[in-house]
Amino acid sequence: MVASLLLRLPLSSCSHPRYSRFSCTIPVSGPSLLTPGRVGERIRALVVQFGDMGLHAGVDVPRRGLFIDGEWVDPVLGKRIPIVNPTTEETVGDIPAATSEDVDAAVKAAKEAFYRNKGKDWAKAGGKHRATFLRAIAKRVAERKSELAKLESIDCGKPIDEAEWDMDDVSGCFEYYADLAEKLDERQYAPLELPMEQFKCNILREAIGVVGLITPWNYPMLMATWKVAAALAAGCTAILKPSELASVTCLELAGIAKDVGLPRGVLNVVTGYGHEAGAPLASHSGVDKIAFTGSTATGRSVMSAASQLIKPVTLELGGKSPIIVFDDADVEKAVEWAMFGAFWTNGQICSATSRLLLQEGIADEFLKKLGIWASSIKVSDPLEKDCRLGPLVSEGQYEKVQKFVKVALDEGATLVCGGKRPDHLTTGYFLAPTVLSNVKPHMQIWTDEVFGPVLAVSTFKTEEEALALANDTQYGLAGAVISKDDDRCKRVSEALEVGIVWINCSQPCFCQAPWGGNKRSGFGRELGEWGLENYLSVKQLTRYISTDDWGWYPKPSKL
Ligand SMILES: NC(=O)C1=CN([C@@H]2O[C@H](COP(=O)(O)OP(=O)(O)OC[C@H]3O[C@@H](n4cnc5c(N)ncnc54)[C@H](O)[C@@H]3O)[C@@H](O)[C@H]2O)C=CC1
Ligand SMILES: N=C(N)NCCCC(=O)O
Ligand code: NA
Repeated sequence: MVASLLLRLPLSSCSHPRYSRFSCTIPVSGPSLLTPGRVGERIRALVVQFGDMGLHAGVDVPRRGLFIDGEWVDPVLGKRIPIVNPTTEETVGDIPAATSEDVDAAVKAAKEAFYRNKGKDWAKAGGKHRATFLRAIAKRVAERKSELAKLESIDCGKPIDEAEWDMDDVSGCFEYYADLAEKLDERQYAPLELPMEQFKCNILREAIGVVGLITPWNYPMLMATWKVAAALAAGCTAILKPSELASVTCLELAGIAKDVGLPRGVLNVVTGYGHEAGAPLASHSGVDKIAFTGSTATGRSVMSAASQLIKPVTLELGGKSPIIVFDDADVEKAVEWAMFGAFWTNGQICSATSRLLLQEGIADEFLKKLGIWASSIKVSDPLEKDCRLGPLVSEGQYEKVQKFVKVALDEGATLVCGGKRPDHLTTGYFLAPTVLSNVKPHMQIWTDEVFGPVLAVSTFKTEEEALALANDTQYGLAGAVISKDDDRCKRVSEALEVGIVWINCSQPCFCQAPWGGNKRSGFGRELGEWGLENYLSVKQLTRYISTDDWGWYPKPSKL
């Protein structure tokens, strides 16, 4: 009979510093196996097996409440939503689930903050004053960069290098809107040329009011920042509703707002489900504007809720962006940009250039190189060094993306690489970088947004044909063109029916440049000065400066 016992060992015997802080319970079969060598061997095996757990065990996900009126509060109904780590499939904590009761409280707090002290505390305090808070937030994010990036990776599966880059973008964006807030002061009372000299006109830019900001899970903290930084710079007060699938860093942003002493009620963060917390925010009579990033379907219902109150909205929705590669391109460079456009953010980015259009002359060579290179991408625990592709955000998204691949193959597409879970990863919502060729314009994989690491490839003969294919879509967010011919790049850029064009690259995004799309990708632009205008209401002040009477009505003789 083989006896078995459990041995609890500190992993300090393991040479890797990352694991030495943890202990583990090791099942050992039979006392005869308990030689020091065997135990060491078993520990090393377990370290390999539970490598992920080791990486993840070092970071605690804080337990937070809703952030309303400057305080952490429990949701009125006391409900919480589990936080699932998509790499380990384990629940690593929970977030509060707000309902309309909490949304009411947050809107009330934001409204009071907007009008407190006749607006002098915030909305009318001047951009220079507000900029000090934005800069303080930027500084605090930079100080906490490494921890915030880890939390982001754990929550949404983003490779750690990307998450760290996001945190740089977050602090950069707060800094940028601090600058614009200061410049806003100089733009106030800007004179306007009028055709009648008896009148003088000046333009005032005022905060639009209380804004509802509804954001997705693919860039949890950065998408919140694009909205929060611009809204606060403008003098609005805000209620942020992040995605229920990844809210951890948005709650940390609330903590940072508290740390830097942002006046209470200026930023409120209510986490929760879309139908329970997002919908009441979109339809709330106390909210003056909604800014939304997410799916086209949800954007439609947000817009229809807002339309009941003639509430302005900006919508940043889905996409199915083309990347057109002409046969004069440097193939290797183009292959890398095509991969970056499709696999960065694990393919879960609204601007993904997920439709690759190859000119026939280079198609074979390109696809061969792409297949080899894409198969060599490091797919791993996103916290592992040099990871370049992590898991999809959730089990639901994983199933959805796998179904897209299956339908594509059923419809006749050819699998160049990927299409399945990588062999070395047994848990987590992982899909290997997937390239599908021979895709025809009627196929679902060509028309629908996948939001996963899946690239659909088609070919073309002429520039005209490429443009027709590229623009034949309900979406209009982004597009990329790769060619050594500058004239051609210019023609294609002008012809693409999109809001963002990349020339000889794909995806770079700077907070100075406008971001947003046409058609069913939404309307309005975030980032840059356009992002600030979203949150401003323009007021004209027209003054009669002549000393003459107006003289339109003849004066009655007896006056
Ligand atoms: N364009 C983009 O950046 C994004 C596009 N997507 C697309 O959407 C698909 C589904 O992802 P989801 O996370 O479900 O996106 P979603 O559009 O449903 O969620 C975005 C945000 O809207 C909220 N929301 C949901 N229903 C709402 C409602 N009725 N009223 C107000 N707010 C509501 C959600 O809680 C979340 O905060 C993805 O597979 C992808 O195709 C998802 C995230 C980002
Ligand atoms: N950080 C960069 N480069 N892009 C963010 C785009 C996020 C999105 O709208 O899906
Ligand atoms: Na999550």
